[in-house]
Amino acid sequence: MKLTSVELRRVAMPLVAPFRTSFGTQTVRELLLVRVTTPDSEGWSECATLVDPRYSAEYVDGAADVMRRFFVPALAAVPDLDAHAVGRVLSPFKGHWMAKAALETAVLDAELRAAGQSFGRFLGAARDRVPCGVSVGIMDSIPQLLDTVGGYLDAGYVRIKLKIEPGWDVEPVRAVRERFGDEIALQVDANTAYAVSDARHLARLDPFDLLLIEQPLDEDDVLGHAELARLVRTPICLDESITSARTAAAAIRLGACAVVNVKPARVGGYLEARRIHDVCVAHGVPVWCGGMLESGIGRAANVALAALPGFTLPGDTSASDRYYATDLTAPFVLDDGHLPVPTGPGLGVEPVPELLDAMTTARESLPL
Ligand SMILES: CSCC[C@@H](NC(=O)CCC(=O)O)C(=O)O
Ligand SMILES: [Mg+2]
Repeated sequence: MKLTSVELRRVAMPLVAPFRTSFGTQTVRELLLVRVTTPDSEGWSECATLVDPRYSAEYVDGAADVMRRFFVPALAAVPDLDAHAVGRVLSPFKGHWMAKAALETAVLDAELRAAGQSFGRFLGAARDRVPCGVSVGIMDSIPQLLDTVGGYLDAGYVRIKLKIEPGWDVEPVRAVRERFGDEIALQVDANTAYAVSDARHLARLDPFDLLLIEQPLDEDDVLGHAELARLVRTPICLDESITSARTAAAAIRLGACAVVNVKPARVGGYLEARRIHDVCVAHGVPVWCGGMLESGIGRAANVALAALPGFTLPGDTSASDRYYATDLTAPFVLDDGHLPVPTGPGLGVEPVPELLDAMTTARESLPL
């Protein structure tokens, strides 16, 4: 396929409630959407960068800039482009995994829409619906946390993930266990907020039978995670540290993680995400699908990925209304704790034009 146009759209989606993590609080999700056209198709994707480089080194303006100046000119020069070629064409450029993921996904969407094949079928989905977990932010009080968790359990979510940081960790976990019992699937995510010297403190989470502790240490502290894994009983899961199938294999071999959060945006796209899935399955390491507060565009692709056989733990694939009163696409609605895997060609969803226009704050057609 030859790219005939590439459009970037900045979209502002207000969150239904502030979402606080160890690195900050979000009240609006500023998204960067990518729309590509080819002679016989169009493709959509969502760049998962945050507005500032706090989750990772990437941020929205930087992703738009690197696409505009380097990535799109390189891809536009390829006469017969396909999704498998995108990573190769962009490989001379270092990093910028979320920007690369957005372009690869838009090209893949165009390719699959033209072929009449769904993301799920292309990726190798083994299920037609996926069990859904939910990520719960740091709250102002324990009562507020318990009300929020109770609401999500009533909604049917099958797994609760609590954001933690020093000063908000053991007590919230204890309170959730005391209120909702030992049966609920419960895990925590620190977003790199701790150090190996906190091992004794983190071991205080062991009695609560958590599924995992996600990314307790700095993203580059793989050996620190391996040391921590020897000091705490709760399984360590990595998120920010896993940027490729190669780093996933190395982390597993070094004993740095027993579970992996597969986040396609963090690793350059769904093709590498599937490679990470395959590496983890080969090592007997369970994976689950992470999230970046995606709109229905990114959510559709994540739900398709979460249907692969190695995704044996519920992911952060929540319903649209977990974050947004109005989604850009038809809303993803939780049904008995599950979301259906889209079956239409490509992503199987597309933005509702009037909703997209209402939330668009800027749009830009890139010269090819
Ligand atoms: C703004 S926090 C985004 C990264 C975070 N994502 C979540 O907690 C899940 C977000 C979601 O439900 O999409 C993570 O570190 O796993
Ligand atoms: Mg995480």
